[in-house]
Amino acid sequence: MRILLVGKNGQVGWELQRALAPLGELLALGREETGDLATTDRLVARIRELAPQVIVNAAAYTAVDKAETEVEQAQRLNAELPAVLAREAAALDAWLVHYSTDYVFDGSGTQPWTEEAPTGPLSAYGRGKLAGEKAILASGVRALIFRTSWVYASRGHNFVRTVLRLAQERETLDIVADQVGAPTGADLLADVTALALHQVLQADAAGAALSGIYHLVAAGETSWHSIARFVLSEAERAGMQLRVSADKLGAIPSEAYPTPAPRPRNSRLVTSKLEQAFNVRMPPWQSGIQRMLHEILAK
Ligand SMILES: NC(=O)C1=CN([C@@H]2O[C@H](COP(=O)(O)OP(=O)(O)OC[C@H]3O[C@@H](n4cnc5c(N)ncnc54)[C@H](OP(=O)(O)O)[C@@H]3O)[C@@H](O)[C@H]2O)C=CC1
Ligand SMILES: Cc1cn([C@H]2C[C@H](O)[C@@H](COP(=O)(O)OP(=O)(O)O[C@H]3O[C@@H](C)C(=O)[C@@H](O)[C@H]3O)O2)c(=O)[nH]c1=O
Ligand SMILES: [Mg+2]
Repeated sequence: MRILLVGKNGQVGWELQRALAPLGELLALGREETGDLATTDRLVARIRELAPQVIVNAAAYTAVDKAETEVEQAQRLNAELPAVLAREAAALDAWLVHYSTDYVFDGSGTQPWTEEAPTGPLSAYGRGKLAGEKAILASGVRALIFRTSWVYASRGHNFVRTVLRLAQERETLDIVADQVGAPTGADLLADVTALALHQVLQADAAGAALSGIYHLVAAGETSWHSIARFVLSEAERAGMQLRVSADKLGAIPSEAYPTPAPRPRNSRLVTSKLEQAFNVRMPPWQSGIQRMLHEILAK
């Protein structure tokens, strides 16, 4: 089994290097090897040369606000790259594993979104990611598309690390409390990806029936404000010196924190399709955050 991982140095890519290694011969590529993936010639040549049975795409344009002005670059990474990977994987009769986002939804209502629920992205990032999903589905390739949300890891750019830094630097800190969803660890994402991939590969031809979109997020729901409060109280308990303590953290509505890209209010995702298809259970979001904090605070 030969697996080609693209985007090996991102939050998810890094964890995939660990989680996919036992499944076969893992070839992991980062920007050093592929160059800027706005142009895919080099990557395509590598894919054709290596002829993997699985391509895993962890590369994406994830700067949500910047995507509003760098629309072209974001579109290339989030829509065109997946289309090219789908075409190449289909030609090799390989599986494609890809990640998408809660930001494909408009965030209306309070009901959790199923995989079939109507999409309606509010941002250029969300529109690009949705176009990526659609290109993969239209190609006919066998694919696992995992829609996840609010990804964090002990390395890389993420909300948890930003909050810890701001609470050390600032006198006050206000965080939006009316956007609801679930923070999901890159480690959990990578581990569930490996479990699911193992099952579709073991199933041989029958595995094709498992091809499709799956929501993959930690269990429970919370707001960005509640996550931040949880993070700060855990950090304080561990003896970290903060200028903004957990009980001083401000809770604000989205209107009080204007950003170039609007974020969905309702990012709740139903995970039962994934849990039933692959016989897994999503752990509560708190456990992953606690574990990540232990890792960070030990340093
Ligand atoms: N982060 C999140 O909160 C969420 C992420 N997702 C999705 O999960 C997937 C993984 O995200 P995550 O690991 O957090 O993302 P990161 O931003 O941590 O990593 C993205 C990776 O893509 C690479 N990359 C970006 N632009 C280029 C480029 N022009 N050329 C070459 N490589 C490039 C980066 O390389 P380099 O390090 O060299 O820049 C990096 O390794 C993505 O599909 C994302 O849309 C879904 C929901 C939430
Ligand atoms: C830093 C900060 C953020 N916020 C708000 C803004 C936003 O609504 C929320 C989270 O901010 P961020 O900019 O970290 O989040 P954002 O970059 O929008 O995170 C998203 O990234 C992409 C890649 C995804 O796919 C999504 O699932 C989601 O994880 O917190 C505050 O209210 N106060 C603050 O001081
Ligand atoms: Mg961000």
